[in-house]
Amino acid sequence: MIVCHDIHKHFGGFHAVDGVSLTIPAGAITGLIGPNGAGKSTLFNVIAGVHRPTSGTVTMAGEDITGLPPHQLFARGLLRTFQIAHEFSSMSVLENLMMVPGGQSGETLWNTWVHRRRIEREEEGLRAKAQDVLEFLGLAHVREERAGNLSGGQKKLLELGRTMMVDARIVFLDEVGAGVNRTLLRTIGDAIVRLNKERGYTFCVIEHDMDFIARLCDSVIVMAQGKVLAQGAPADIVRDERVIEAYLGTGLKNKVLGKGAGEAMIGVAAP
Ligand SMILES: Nc1ncnc2c1ncn2[C@@H]1O[C@H](COP(=O)(O)OP(=O)(O)OP(=O)(O)O)[C@@H](O)[C@H]1O
Repeated sequence: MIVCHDIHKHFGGFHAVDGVSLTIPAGAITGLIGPNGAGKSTLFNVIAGVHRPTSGTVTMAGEDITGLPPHQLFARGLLRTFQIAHEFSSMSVLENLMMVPGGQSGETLWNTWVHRRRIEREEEGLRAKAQDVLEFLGLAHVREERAGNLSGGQKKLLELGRTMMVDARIVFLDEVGAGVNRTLLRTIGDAIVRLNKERGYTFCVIEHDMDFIARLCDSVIVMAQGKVLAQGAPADIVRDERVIEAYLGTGLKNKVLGKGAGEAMIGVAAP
């Protein structure tokens, strides 16, 4: 479980995150939505150690992790993926996965001379694990492809695969659906649900596609202007007046919005 208590993140005089307190329950899939500029990615960055908060605390399973750098959070099983996938484009898909765990004996020059067997065994283990991950994600057929040649959706799947290589426990996904076609988005959604149900992953997902959020998430947190506006079940959130207002602005809402049209408007209004 991740608990944020009164998080502020200021850039100069600008309050990108402005007093956010929230809980991301262990073992659940939580959605984080909100209009552009609401502070969602900044909050992710604070939790995942990319930014140190101006004030406030973050705890993970009761332990204070505020301001810990990403590699220390990574070692605790907390990972964040980015809106733009960060693959090593000239390496193969398989190699991209095999290099994730790090700290392998073969990375030390001395070991490459004196511990050849150990290095070979480690590589075999990693290769087998990477093959499993590729099967799980339906990417086995592009195993030898250069990662840079994958489609946007396949790159997002590869990012999920990276989290599986280190048996992550809590994964923060930033806009998994951006630039991904609907078929692959469904595949990504299915993989997230399976990782959650079968392997106990906790997810927090930023996504603008409300269908995707509603299908996946146990609960949804809505941010606007750096604050938490609402939290609840997806079905309630899309009907919440404050949420609709945040997406549309009060004037426009009154003009165009009939009751019950909230779901459609949230989905359409967000890019
Ligand atoms: N490094 C930074 N320096 C200055 N301002 C920043 C920085 N990072 C974010 N901001 C500002 O903070 C605000 C919140 O940005 P953030 O990216 O967190 O929003 P978001 O909810 O993720 O939006 P989107 O859905 O468009 O990605 C924006 O106005 C943004 O311009």
